[in-house]
Amino acid sequence: MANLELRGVSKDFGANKALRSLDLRIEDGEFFVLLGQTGAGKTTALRVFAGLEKPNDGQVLIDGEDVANWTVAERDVALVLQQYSLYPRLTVRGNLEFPLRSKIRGLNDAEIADRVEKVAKTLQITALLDRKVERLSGGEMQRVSIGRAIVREPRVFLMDEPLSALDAKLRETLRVELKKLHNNLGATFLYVTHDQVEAMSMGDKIGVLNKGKLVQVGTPSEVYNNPCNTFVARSVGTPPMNLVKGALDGSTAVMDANGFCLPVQARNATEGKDLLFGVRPENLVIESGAPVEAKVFDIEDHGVIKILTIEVGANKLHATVSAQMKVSLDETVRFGWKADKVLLFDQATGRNLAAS
Ligand SMILES: Nc1ncnc2c1ncn2[C@@H]1O[C@H](COP(=O)(O)OP(=O)(O)OP(=O)(O)O)[C@@H](O)[C@H]1O
Repeated sequence: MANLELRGVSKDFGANKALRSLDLRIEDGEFFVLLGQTGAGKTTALRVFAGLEKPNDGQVLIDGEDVANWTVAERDVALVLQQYSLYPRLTVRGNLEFPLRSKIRGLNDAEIADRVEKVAKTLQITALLDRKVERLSGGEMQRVSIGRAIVREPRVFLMDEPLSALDAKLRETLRVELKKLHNNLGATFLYVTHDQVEAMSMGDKIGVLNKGKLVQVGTPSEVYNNPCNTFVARSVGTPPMNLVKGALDGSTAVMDANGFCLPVQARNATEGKDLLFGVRPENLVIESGAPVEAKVFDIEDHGVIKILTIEVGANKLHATVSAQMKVSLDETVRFGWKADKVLLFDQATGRNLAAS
């Protein structure tokens, strides 16, 4: 087990700045998810920790030690990638044994067999041990890839979108399994993904990365409920936070042209500033006595909930409602919002005005 740290790490590929003076700290035993869009620098950050990429600037520390001169092997980290890096002609057992056969490890056959059995049991692949890898399904292969990482008992797991090639159902199953695995092993996990559902459901902490810089670090609920800016507000949550342009008049939000007025609990906001009012879809309230009229533009039925898109003036807003609610397209409805759940962002900078 180990903690990981990047201090002021920059990595350029020619004119392309993949990481820009990135500071990142991952505590011992933490499941840390680095969330970012394509090209944000996630894989580069992972490869820098693994020793596969040399930073142009800054320090990489494992357990407080600068590892600049450590080889990949000395860093004792395991990489799990989106593409399964398995030997197709070998059996599952052969693949799991492979990393343990290295002379440096000095393990005898009985010890190797014992480790392989244990890992197979953890990942529920015992029945597959003697099957050739080329005969496995995608989900089974990814389990074996994870197994090959675990069997080495590394200090750190670095996972690069390991579930993204799998179908939705399998992704969900393996999400739960990976979390359980993390709890059982107590190892440090750095998991990178562009999938905010994965980030929210798996991470002890989420770091939101944008253009090689960390925008916010927090628990899933901190990042969801109090995004530090509109970039994070848009990156986390499905559907994303509603963001509506307007200004404050006392404790009333007055929306731009063709908009509406609703109360807010204003704290640090400056009167007269151009604002964005941010409200999550579950904090819009659709009921007959509500103050503002809107038209139903779209309805998505998700079984337990419905997601409505409602149109008011020039704005389209998302609202999450109960599946039991009777509502039809083009219907006129009335809505309000939970005044204490509205966030205020500076329109010019995108900054959350309540965040310090
Ligand atoms: N070997 C390389 N040579 C040139 N440019 C690279 C190289 N590796 C990464 N880059 C560039 O660095 C930036 C960050 O890439 P990186 O792969 O780290 O992003 P990412 O967040 O992992 O994206 P994705 O989700 O698409 O994998 C991108 O603009 C990418 O094109």
